[in-house]
Amino acid sequence: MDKKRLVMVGNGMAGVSCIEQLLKIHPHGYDISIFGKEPHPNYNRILLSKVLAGDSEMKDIVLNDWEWYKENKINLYTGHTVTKIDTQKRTVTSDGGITVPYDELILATGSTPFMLPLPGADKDGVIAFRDIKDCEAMIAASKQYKKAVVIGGGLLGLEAARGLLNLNMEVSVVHINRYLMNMQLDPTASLLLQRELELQGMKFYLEKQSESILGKHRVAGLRFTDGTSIEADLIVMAVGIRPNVALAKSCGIEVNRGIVVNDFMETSLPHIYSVGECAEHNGVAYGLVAPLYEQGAVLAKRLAGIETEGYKGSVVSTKLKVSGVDVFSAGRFADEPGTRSVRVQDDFEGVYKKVVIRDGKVVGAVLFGDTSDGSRLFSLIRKGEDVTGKEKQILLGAVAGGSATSGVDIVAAMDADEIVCGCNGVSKGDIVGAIREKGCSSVNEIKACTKASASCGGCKPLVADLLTHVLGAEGVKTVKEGICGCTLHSRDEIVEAIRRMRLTTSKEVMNVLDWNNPEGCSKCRPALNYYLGMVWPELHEDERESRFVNERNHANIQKDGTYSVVPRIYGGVTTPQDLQRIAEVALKYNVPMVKFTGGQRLDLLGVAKEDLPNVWADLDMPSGYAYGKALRTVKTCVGSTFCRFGTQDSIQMGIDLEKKFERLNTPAKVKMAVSGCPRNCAESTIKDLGVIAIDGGWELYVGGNGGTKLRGAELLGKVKTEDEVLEWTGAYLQYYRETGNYGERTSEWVERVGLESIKTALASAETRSALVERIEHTLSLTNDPWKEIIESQALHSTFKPLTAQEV
Ligand SMILES: Cc1cc2nc3c(=O)[nH]c(=O)nc-3n(C[C@H](O)[C@H](O)[C@H](O)COP(=O)(O)OP(=O)(O)OC[C@H]3O[C@@H](n4cnc5c(N)ncnc54)[C@H](O)[C@@H]3O)c2cc1C
Ligand SMILES: NC(=O)c1ccc[n+]([C@@H]2O[C@H](COP(=O)([O-])OP(=O)(O)OC[C@H]3O[C@@H](n4cnc5c(N)ncnc54)[C@H](O)[C@@H]3O)[C@@H](O)[C@H]2O)c1
Ligand code: SF4
Ligand code: FES
Repeated sequence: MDKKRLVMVGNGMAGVSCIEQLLKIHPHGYDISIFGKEPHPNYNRILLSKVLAGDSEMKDIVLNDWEWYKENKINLYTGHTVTKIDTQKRTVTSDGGITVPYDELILATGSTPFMLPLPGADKDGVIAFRDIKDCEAMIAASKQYKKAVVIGGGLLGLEAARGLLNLNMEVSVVHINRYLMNMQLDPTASLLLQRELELQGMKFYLEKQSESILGKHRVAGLRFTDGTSIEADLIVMAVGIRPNVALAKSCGIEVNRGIVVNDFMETSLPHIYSVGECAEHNGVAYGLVAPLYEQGAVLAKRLAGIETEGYKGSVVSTKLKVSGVDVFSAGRFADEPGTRSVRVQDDFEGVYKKVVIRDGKVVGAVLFGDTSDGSRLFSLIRKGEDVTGKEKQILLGAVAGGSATSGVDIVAAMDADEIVCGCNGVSKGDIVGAIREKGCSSVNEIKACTKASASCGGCKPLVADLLTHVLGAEGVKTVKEGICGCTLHSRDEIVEAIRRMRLTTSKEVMNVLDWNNPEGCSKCRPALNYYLGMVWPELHEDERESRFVNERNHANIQKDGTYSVVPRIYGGVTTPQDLQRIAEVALKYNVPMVKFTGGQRLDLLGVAKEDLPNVWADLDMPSGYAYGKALRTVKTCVGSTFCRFGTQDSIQMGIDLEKKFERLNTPAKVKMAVSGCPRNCAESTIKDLGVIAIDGGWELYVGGNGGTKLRGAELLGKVKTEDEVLEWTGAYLQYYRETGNYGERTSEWVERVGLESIKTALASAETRSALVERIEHTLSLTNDPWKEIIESQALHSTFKPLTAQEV
């Protein structure tokens, strides 16, 4: 019997994935013909962003090469646009004059980018970002022109903007909304993203409606409806997509926004199906590949005559593919009536996490700065598991009660045909097969074997969990990862190179170590600044612009754009004179709130940025470093001075420690406490360094943390005298400074390197004295930053009022 004829219009990711699956489950069922408008075999459209950014090459993004079509006996007509479907005769005809009969027909025509119908939109230099041709046009333009404007601050617009920056263009992004990625992020995450991208060099024009494109033949600028305009040599429109429905409509198939399909991807006409961005299921036309692959899998089964439950719609997750920025969004992330959310925000680490709960179930999530929980949260959203009573733990990562919420539990519970890598349609079964049958034992090997994790990278944690699940932790090969996406060099290699080659600026490090992003990113720039300062306290000049906003401004920015001011109050002991001055300043500058902090200091909240230098001058007290990766506070109890249980003078010990180690840059913030007896009223056992007085001496505890990851400090040792407390503290801090990763709290560091190794390192008096010498040298070079700014006209003038965008 003759084989049935299957014809597909559209040679893109969704359609070809459906054919691949069909060939797997029903290899000899059909004679297959595919028409594709583009002159290429099927390629990974997702990776165009990486090609533009210079992280991939065109040759690397082909998904099915010409050979694949031949091997599978597929008649491929590239460069042919199907212009007609005759549903009576069951034929399709292309603009190249080819007519092919079909028994079954798949429409996988995808989408077209929406081009704003602005006057001047037909000028040279106005393009979209959708295919290889657009990508090539941008690369060519960057060789001749300087100023690029991207209209649209969504996923595509920002990925285009990052690529154009990498091509050394000056890039402005024009967005109609107040918030970038408003379809994927809440305002908080959006503002964090904006700040980060500004640091990378993008300029933003928000809440701007474009009116017309200026220029003669080639674009010269963009005018807005508010009368302002900006210059442009290239305009990229990234304002959304429209499903390609014209062909379907022309032959009487029901279309709405997309081609209307039922759960089996059948259109309103018999023997005609649709998958991909052109299809509309239950009122939704998807614009991400994961749901399109799910649709393809259902249609493949349908065409193979295999029973299927049908397609039920998808919850989607997205990850922005911009190096140095981690952004994840999934499900219904906006606060709505009936939802409640759990949020964690850490301005110092630049991390924000939000989980939205409705009726006891996780329905949406937004992550910024740390997206490692993305897969776990996405799985919870998809499974609709009841999390009542565990809402907070979900965000903090550890759910008690044996629920399947650790990464390894999640992958263990997945079915073999569940998709792990949405971008590349790779299932758990495919990955387990690659591990068991092809011997893959690292994420990179799995990437090479299956393409899982090769596109947006969002599935990397799940792939890693699968490896651990199948091979056990010992069986997994650890693969070298750099400190950020800009480099493959580890922290230790970088520090070693800084020492060996006497590198003293971040630019030099990036040059010498061949950074793939010459400007660096928000992860590596502050880290390099720290490592350089730690190795060369004298030679390295602090790179203020590399520091986070709070460190640059020496105050903590608050959610309304004002700042908080915390003066140094050594050991938490103040005087009536200091209190009087603080009160006077609070009155003079209308400070809306004065509050005691958890570390026994006074916080003046709500100070305008432009008032900061004057407030510091009037206070005439040193900076309390409440904003920095430095010694924050030494909390003390009253100790033997007043307390009847006190065995030592904890107050004086605290003051001495604070006076000695203030202003020292450390990998992450450092908090200390001194208690006058083991009753431990100053909570010394949840501090980075805790001191507890005992009869005839002191105990030193290290690695404690009372924040999001609660950790009890561990005993480093016992000493007899106050001088020894200072000596051991100095040696411990310097050892942490020299071996800690930038951003790593001592609680994480102690866990990573092990308490025993720290004890061993500090055991020798000789090593301790060398460490103390180095820390003393560094301390001798520190100055009070508030004083510096008060005294420097140039620095003073940087404290201008915030712009609307900064707020
Ligand atoms: C730069 C970029 C980055 C992206 N990044 C991501 C990402 O990180 N994650 C994610 O999930 N998604 C991403 N996407 C979206 C993703 O690429 C699309 O969802 C996916 O490619 C859609 O697949 P499709 O097969 O439905 O459509 P398409 O890939 O558009 O394929 C349809 C094909 O049909 C052809 N065609 C149309 N009409 C005809 C006709 N009449 N005759 C012949 N051929 C025709 C088209 O030319 C096209 O080649 C990105 C998109 C872009 C542009
Ligand atoms: N990492 C990823 O997952 C990724 C990357 C690129 C593209 N994509 C997909 O490709 C498709 C296209 O992406 P997109 O970003 O163009 O679409 P989009 O619809 O997601 O975003 C378009 C953005 O443009 C803005 N906009 C609309 N009109 C505007 C105007 N006149 N001026 C300025 N801004 C305007 C909108 O507010 C919106 O935020 C989407 O389906 C997207 O999901 C995904
Ligand atoms: S820790 Fe001991 S000395 Fe200090 S206040 Fe408490 S009981 Fe008194
Ligand atoms: S989900 Fe994007 S690469 Fe796997």
